[in-house]
Amino acid sequence: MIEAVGLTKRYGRTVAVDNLSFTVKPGRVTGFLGPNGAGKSTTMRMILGLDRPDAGRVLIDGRPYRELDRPLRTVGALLDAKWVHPNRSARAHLQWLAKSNALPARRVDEVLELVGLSGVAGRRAGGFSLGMAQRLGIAAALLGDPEILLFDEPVNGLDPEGILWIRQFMRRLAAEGRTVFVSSHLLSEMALTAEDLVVVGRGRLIAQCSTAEFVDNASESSVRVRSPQLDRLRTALLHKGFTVHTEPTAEGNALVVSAATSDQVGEIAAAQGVVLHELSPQRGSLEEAFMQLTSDSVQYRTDVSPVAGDGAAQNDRLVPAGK
Ligand SMILES: Nc1ncnc2c1ncn2[C@@H]1O[C@H](COP(=O)(O)OP(=O)(O)OP(=O)(O)O)[C@@H](O)[C@H]1O
Repeated sequence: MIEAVGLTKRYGRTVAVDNLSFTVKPGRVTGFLGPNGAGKSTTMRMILGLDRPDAGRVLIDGRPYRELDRPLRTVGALLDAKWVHPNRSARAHLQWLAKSNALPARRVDEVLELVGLSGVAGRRAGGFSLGMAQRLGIAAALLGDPEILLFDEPVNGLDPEGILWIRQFMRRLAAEGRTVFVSSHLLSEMALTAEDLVVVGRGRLIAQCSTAEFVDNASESSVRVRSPQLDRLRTALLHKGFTVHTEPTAEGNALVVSAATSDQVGEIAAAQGVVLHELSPQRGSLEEAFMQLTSDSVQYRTDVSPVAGDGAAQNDRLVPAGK
């Protein structure tokens, strides 16, 4: 269990983490989501005692990291997969880590096996692909067989096979009862991997809930409906106060009814004797929910503005949000 209470970190005038409180429970994969610069890495560093909070505290099983008797047996972390001596073999890297942390040498071969690197254990880690380097980083995090695992953007830059492997591996670690806390800006990825979410923007907590709740609460549900009597249906829906727009489809026009349930639309159609060919609830995506909730919190956003001297040209530039 990880508990952050009023966690705050400033770098000069930048408030990287701002009065952040959340809880990460065991037996689940919890996603840590936020736009760039939202304070995810800073928070992870504070959990691991690598950065000191200016205010508040973060506890691991009730104690600050610095007070843990055997930290690597309690918490394992993958912060940067490239943190490895390039000329050392994967096995030598893990042996060095095990030795310097008083962990049993036999654990090295166990974790190499767990992450599927036994066959390349003698190869130079510097020659590893990103996917292999991530596996090595995960092996290092697992050396002390910890109950709590932190992964900072573990699928960044991986191919689909590598992403699938990490996703399944995290679920497996959580199914073993471990606490798995994983940061990502890949929302669709988190929708597939994480059961719970801690969502941050500009260092502040935006939401802490299950992934399903987050999508349900943050995104508006709508209903798509097709009918041979579309005009009659549209008139009836507008009369009832619904917002409706027309959407061309391969099968002809459909209506999309905002903030409605399929029950409501179906009953209005029945009352009018309108035949339906389709009545499908549309759930908002995690991406939509995320954009809606964090739109005020992104530190930088892309603004499209004309380039000086060329009125027709458009230029992407980064501007502070809210300007
Ligand atoms: N060592 C540092 N010195 C100064 N400012 C820092 C430092 N580390 C982080 N920051 C600033 O703190 C804020 C939060 O950064 P952080 O890296 O924690 O965010 P993040 O959510 O992990 O972002 P990203 O997804 O881009 O890695 C940013 O404004 C960043 O520029």
